[in-house]
This record gives sequence, structure tokens and C-alpha cells, in this order.
Amino acid sequence: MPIPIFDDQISSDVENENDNDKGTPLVREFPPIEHFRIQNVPPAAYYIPDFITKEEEEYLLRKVEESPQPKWRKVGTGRRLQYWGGTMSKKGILLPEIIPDFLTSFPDIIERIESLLRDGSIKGKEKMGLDINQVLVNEYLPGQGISPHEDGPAFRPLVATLSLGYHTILDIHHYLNPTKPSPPMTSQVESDTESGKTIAAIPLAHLLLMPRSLLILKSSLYTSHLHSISSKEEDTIVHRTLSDSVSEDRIVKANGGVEIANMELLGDAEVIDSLKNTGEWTAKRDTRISLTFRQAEKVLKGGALGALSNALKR
Ligand SMILES: O=C(O)CCC(=O)C(=O)O
Ligand SMILES: [Fe+2]
Repeated sequence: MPIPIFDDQISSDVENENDNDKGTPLVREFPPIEHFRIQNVPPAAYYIPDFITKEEEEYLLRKVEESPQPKWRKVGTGRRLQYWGGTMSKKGILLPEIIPDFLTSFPDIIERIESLLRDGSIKGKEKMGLDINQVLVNEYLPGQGISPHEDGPAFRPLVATLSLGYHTILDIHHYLNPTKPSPPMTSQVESDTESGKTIAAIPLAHLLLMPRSLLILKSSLYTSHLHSISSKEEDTIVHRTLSDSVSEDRIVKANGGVEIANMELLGDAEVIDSLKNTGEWTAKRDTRISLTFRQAEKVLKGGALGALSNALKR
């Protein structure tokens, strides 16, 4: 059911955000996080379809677009990004800033992510809690991507990415370990990273990220793997076993198509039907905005207070 609170009048009236006349936000119940675990990838990744509603998606897209121009930065390849919650010093310390209300209270995306993780913590086991203090916004136009990288040790190895606007495919890569035999799929060498480690030529897994979904990467998938998005204008996915009526020949012809690891969790009727009927699904990319929620481990002391007093002075 749509949340009846995101009309123009309300969203432009930022000062009154805590007033009751906005209606009561819908409390969404999610099954325990284990339900969303992606199988057959290193531990651990979780894919939650429809984590937000269409109305929330439109509202967030508008807020990102309306951000003051200086908030946008451009990286070498032309991709634009924004940081909310502060930027990192050269020494990997967060110089904190206040995170805007459209991510904290209206809608309460941060609390929703934190509570999903909190509720998923298994007693006596590794803590799943996250205290989100930075949100990275990436904008991808068709044909733009991000090359294989690690997000690095400055953050807790538990990050959540919300996709808005259009789909993309995130590739997971692993390093070739010279002391261990490579899996059969890693016979070619792609590139050497700054650390001198070599990345396997073929991604370990492909994850289809649909708009409004949340992807959580954790533990070794964060700390010892890389991720990337290829610079494409169109994606094709294939599935070999979903429908017996589609011949192997036909599927092989779906040029450049990839099999995705989060197929079982997609929950998208259009994609599943297409895979069942034709063995493939192809879609053009359009502008995708991603919001990556994470926790910098080190935060400049007194920084948040400073940021608050600055905000009050404005
Ligand atoms: O857009 C995404 O889904 C991933 C973004 C990312 O990996 C990054 O900015 O470090
Ligand atoms: Fe990343």
C-alpha cells in the first residue's frame, strides 16, 4: 500500500517535518534478514526487493536532484556523486556533518536499514548492527559504471546500497591467490591492482539490482572481494534451467548475457516471466541513483556537535 505522505505540499515544507498532519508512516515488517541471503556467493550478501515504495523512491530521487549544485562532485569517468554525513580525511577519519531529514526521518530509511540488521543479529554470533554515519550517492547515466574496487578499511565491513530509478548489474570479483590453485573460471588474468594483487578476469558473480531494492554486502565479501559495474547501455541476463521449453542453443545466442546469483530473490514478475518464456531478459539502462549507507569507523570527535552548531547558525 502506498504511503500517503509524499505530496508536494508536505515535501516542500521541511520545517514542519515532525507535525502530525503528515499522516503516520507505514511500518513495514520484513522477514529476518537470513531470508534474503544470496546463495553461492562468499559470505555474505543479502538482496531485499522493494525495500522502499515507489512513492518513497520518487521522493528520494527528487531530493537528490534538488541538492545544491556544490554538493555534486565529478569523478574522472564523468560519474557524479554526493556525500551526505561528511567526507573522509586523508587519514580515513570522518569529518561529520548532519545527515539530512530525507534520509533519517522522512522517510526513515536509515532506521529501517539499521532495524533490519539489528533484528537479524543472531545471539552469541557476529553482531550485525550498523550505526550509519555516511551516505554516498552515485549517479550513473547509461554507459557509465564503476571499475572493480574495494570500499576499504575505513568503513565497517557491512554496507547497504539502495537502488533508485533504473536497474543495474553489480559484478563481484575475487583476487587470484598465487599460493592457492585458481578455480577453473579464473584462467585468464585481468589486471594488477595497486596492492600488487591480481584480479580474476571473470567475475565471481553477477547481481541484478532492481530499482527500490536494497543490497547488503558483509564480511569477506566486503573485506577481500571487489565489486564493479560495467559501463554498458543495456544488460541481458539468461537462465538455463528456469524453462525446459527454451533450448540451450537459444540461450547461448543471447549474446553477452550473464546468469545472476540473486535470481531466487528478485521477486520481479516481468523479469521472471521473460526468463521463463524466452530464457533471457534484456533491458536498456537509464539514469540510476544509488545510495550507499555505511559506518566510518573513526569519526572526528566534537565534529558532529560542530556541524550541528554550524547548521543552527545558518
Ligand atoms: O552504485 C553502486 O551500487 C555501487 C557504488 C560503489 O560501489 C561505490 O561507490 O563504492
Ligand atoms: Fe564500492
